Amino acid sequence: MTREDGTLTAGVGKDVGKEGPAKKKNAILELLGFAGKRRVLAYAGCGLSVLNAALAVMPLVCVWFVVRDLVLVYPNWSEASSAAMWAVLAVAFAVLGIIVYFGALMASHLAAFRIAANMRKAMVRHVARIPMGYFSVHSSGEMRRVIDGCAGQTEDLIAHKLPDFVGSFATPVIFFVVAFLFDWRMGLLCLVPIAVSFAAMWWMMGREDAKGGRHFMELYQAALMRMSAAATEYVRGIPVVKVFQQTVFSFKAFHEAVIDYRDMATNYTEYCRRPQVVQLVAINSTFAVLVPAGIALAAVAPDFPAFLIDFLFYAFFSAMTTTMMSKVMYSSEAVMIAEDALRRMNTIMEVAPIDEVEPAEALHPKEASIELAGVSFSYPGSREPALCNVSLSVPAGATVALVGPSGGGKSTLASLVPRFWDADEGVVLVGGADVRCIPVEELMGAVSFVFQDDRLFKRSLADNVRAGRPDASDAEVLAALNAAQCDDIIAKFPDGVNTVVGKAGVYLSGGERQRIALARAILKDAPIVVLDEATAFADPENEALIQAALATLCEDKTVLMIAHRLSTVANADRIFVIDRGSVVEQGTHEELVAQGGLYARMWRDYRTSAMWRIEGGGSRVA
Ligand SMILES: Nc1ncnc2c1ncn2[C@@H]1O[C@H](COP(=O)(O)OP(=O)(O)OP(=O)(O)O)[C@@H](O)[C@H]1O
Repeated sequence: MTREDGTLTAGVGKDVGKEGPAKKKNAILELLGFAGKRRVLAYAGCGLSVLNAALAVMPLVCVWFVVRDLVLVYPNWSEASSAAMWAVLAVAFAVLGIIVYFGALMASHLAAFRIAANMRKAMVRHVARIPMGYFSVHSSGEMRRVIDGCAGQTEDLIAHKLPDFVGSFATPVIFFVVAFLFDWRMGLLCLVPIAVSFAAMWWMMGREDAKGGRHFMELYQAALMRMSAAATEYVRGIPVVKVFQQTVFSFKAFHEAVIDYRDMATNYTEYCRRPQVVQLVAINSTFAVLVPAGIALAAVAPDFPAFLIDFLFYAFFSAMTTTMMSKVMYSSEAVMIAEDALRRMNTIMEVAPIDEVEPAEALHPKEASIELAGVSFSYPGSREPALCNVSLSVPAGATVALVGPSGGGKSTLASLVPRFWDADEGVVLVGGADVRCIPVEELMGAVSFVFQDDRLFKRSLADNVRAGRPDASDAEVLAALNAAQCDDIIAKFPDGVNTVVGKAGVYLSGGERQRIALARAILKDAPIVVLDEATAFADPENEALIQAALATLCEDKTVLMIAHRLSTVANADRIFVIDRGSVVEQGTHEELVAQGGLYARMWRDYRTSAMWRIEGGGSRVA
């Protein structure tokens, strides 16, 4: 069954792994919701960006005044008294624009960092509350990309693209006003390429139907995500590829994900080709429209010098069009990416978390017994039930073992106790209270779950153990490590308990990792211990140490253990044999052997295999 960090993590109900449909909300407003009090900084950034857009037009206007003054007094340029003033003003506006833009970016960055941090926190907090089943169908590469990728993308959007976006949309408005200042005919001509360019952009990115750019962008991002997840799986599986001498193509999923991504990227590029050509031609053609029109209008102009001065204004003015429209185009693309990032974030945020009981209706375990009454359970999407009308009870302080053929349902049964899943029918009781009515924290505190391959955090050995009880003192951590037979592990590293797991040169074998995980469970000291094949990966040397650690962990506890090695369950107070989702036999070891049923056969087979030895040439004989 799926393993988990630490001794326990909650999960739950049947809507596990189901993802709700993403609701259509304004992406920017939704993002700003994560800024908290810094939201005002995002607005300030946008306001300053609009001011900057207005200031950006001013040097142009001033330069035009300089030119006008010079043309009007030609050739007596010394009479152009106000030209110097306009030139100074042009520089002043340019400098002021830079300062205002800097202020806009400062404000937007502060808001962006807060938004990205709060998004990450919200997702990580939510992930801790969603059911285990979600993790068996969503790879860690995919989860990492969602959590890191979404926050990173939106940080960039709010810090840079949002001020540019607001500013770039303010610029056409300012343009529109300024364009009609001198000659409405030439103003109108300047706006024609802008209108065509906007239409091409809408064609490329605005349409929301299945043939629109938005749809393509979603498919493209999904393909990128699949490729990233498949790459993670591929890298993880490299040892298997090497051992079995398989080629890259044996990793069909990765190969297909790469091809899928290539096709999506090609399709998207193909789709954008025509509108982008139209858009680029339009924004670069203002001058081409303006010059013939200017020649035609000059022929009928009553005052040619005045007309020439106005024409020069529009010539300057049109030069700005290309930059302005490029900004608009890239800004709107950024919004599409942000919308997509939010949609992905919502696929995590909309997964139903564990159902928590209202404090007024909460029940509290009276002691450490476990009972299952008429429990049935099917995994989401599975046709076969994993458990069928199972009833069993584990009295407080007893040690009960679950044995049976692979896939019989042992791990599933054990996972219902700490609510990794909730039963479809029947009830699971801990200390006489329905687990669904016990506050999650209390239930987690009552049960320690030790998996066959517990994962350690990339932290110090002491921190890994302290995860079992964060308020434990150093002495308690050391005592737990000692009780879990970890003294040799601590002694072999110069940094002792401060050795960071996963650092270069720090390697822990499966059995050593298991002993550290047991120290964590010992420190937690929960009254109920669930062991899911806790000695499965241990070599003979480690097995003796692990058994000693387990003995300490299980002392005076209620123990529910799953084991394939029947020698480890022979002393259990009661053994339940689980086959095809049902309890088919139960009793003590002696009773079950005497019954001559499934357990007796398993015991016989186990004894036979235990007597096998390897002979020269590698053949196994009894
Ligand atoms: N996350 C899951 N989603 C769907 N089906 C699952 C999932 N986990 C287990 N199953 C199925 O439920 C059934 C019971 O599996 P379970 O892991 O509980 O058996 P088990 O007795 O613990 O097996 P083993 O001894 O091999 O660990 C199996 O048919 C298995 O394929």
